[in-house]
Amino acid sequence: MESNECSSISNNNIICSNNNNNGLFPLSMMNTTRYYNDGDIQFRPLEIDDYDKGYSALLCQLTEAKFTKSQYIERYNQMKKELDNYYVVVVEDKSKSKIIGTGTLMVEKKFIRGCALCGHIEDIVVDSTYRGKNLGLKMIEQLKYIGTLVGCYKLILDCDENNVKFYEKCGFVKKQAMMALYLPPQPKL
Ligand SMILES: CC(=O)SCCNC(=O)CCNC(=O)[C@H](O)C(C)(C)COP(=O)(O)OP(=O)(O)OC[C@H]1O[C@@H](n2cnc3c(N)ncnc32)[C@H](O)[C@@H]1OP(=O)(O)O
Repeated sequence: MESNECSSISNNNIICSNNNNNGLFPLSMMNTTRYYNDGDIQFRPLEIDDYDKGYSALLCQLTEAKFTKSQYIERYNQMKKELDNYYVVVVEDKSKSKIIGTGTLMVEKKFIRGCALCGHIEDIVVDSTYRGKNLGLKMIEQLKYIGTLVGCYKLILDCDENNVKFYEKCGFVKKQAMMALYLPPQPKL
């Protein structure tokens, strides 16, 4: 399939291949992985220039997420060394050069179940002015698609009670309980 040639998948969503190798995505998967693309609204891997397109501000709509451009570049380059572990997808409104959505698939390598891969869905957020347009749903579909390509046997996530219905609409079911322990900050090694 040529770059940007579209093909339909379930629910009539349109996805396009993306062979831009500047993004946070393994080169080996670049030419075969397809992304939702609807006019100016484009899904793609996170790129190093996305800090300037409002990536930090978008994450601040999810939680405390203020970081400088140099912190962003340092973390981006760390992730780039572990391309099999991190699949950070963003949605850009090309008409505004603005990042309006993001979501991450983190792939955990396990010993159990025949050294299986477990996918963790993390840091899903859609800009408040773009909510209710199925972009969150499409982001989860995109991550499910990548998780399937990578070979994850399941996808799991933690969320607030008020987002349970959203994830149920995305096909997830409630299981067990979420627990957390926050550790005291330590000086950097
Ligand atoms: C693992 C994690 O990262 S959990 C963190 C989740 N992120 C946040 O809480 C950040 C703030 N919230 C957001 O960014 C967004 O509201 C999201 C990501 C939760 C949803 O994104 P949206 O683009 O608005 O959702 P989308 O339009 O795709 O909704 C799909 C369906 O779910 C429904 N839905 C969306 N959010 C909710 C909700 N909180 N409660 C109930 N239903 C919901 C929609 O009504 C829609 O239903 P429909 O198909 O019957 O019309």
